[in-house]
Amino acid sequence: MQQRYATNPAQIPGMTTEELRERYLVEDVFVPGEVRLVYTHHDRIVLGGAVPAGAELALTGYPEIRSDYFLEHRELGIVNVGGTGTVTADGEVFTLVNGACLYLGRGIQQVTFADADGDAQFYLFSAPAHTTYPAALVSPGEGTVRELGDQLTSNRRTLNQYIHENGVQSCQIVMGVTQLHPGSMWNTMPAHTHDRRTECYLYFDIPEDARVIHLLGERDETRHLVVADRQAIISPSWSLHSGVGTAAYSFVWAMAGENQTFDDMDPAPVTGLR
Ligand SMILES: O=C[C@H](O)[C@@H](O)CC(=O)C(=O)O
Ligand SMILES: [Zn+2]
Repeated sequence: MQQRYATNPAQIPGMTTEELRERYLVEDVFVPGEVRLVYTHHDRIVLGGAVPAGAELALTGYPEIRSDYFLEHRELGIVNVGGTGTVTADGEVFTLVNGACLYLGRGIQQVTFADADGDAQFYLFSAPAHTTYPAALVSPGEGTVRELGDQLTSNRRTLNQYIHENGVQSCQIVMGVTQLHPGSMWNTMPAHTHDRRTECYLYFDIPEDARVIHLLGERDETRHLVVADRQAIISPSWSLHSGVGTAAYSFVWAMAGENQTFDDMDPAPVTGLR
């Protein structure tokens, strides 16, 4: 598993494009036949992908987390952004269609991934956990739905909360999927920060010839990442996170940290951005 140490906002002004990408962008989330993981020390989140590609893949322990098995001290949120697949957790089989979300709690020893038609892509987001909550599967669209934004400002979107305070219970993870409506390009704008939590986005369903310009940094010192389909970004607690696509797209957002209060955000008004 790749390790990335935590960073400080004071480092941002001196960073080149390459340095920003090395720290905050995960390019190869989905590699056929592999479980690929990145350990960010921002809130000790592990994110990555599992792509069975016709075989069965196991989620193992890793030296970086000093655990005999992956979920010994952690919990895991999974969203399938590919074709139908299965996740088996200590013998219990969960079928995830495209867009479904599965929560697996601390203590599950054996986790394996398989697919039905050879094209499942499981996005994984894990955080340290102090206790066990039951495994729970949510079908696409069956979370808490919020309709946000306006066509006039190009940010009409449907936000689906899956793992959250009023939905599937967890220790730290808050997770869901936001889909932009056709013709809408902006996610969160006005943007926000939440110094209590680190957030990661997995952008997906971006057309091959399109990109998302993702904003990061403190509100008065912003930078951007140019993001392609199925790449992830890490947004430290001090960083705003927002993006505009050259076409519509979707993203899995997931957070961990001090609290799980989705609406605990400090808005960053558009007129104050630099
Ligand atoms: O803290 C919450 C997150 O930034 C996302 O949920 C925002 C989002 O999905 C959206 O505005 O569309
Ligand atoms: Zn946020």
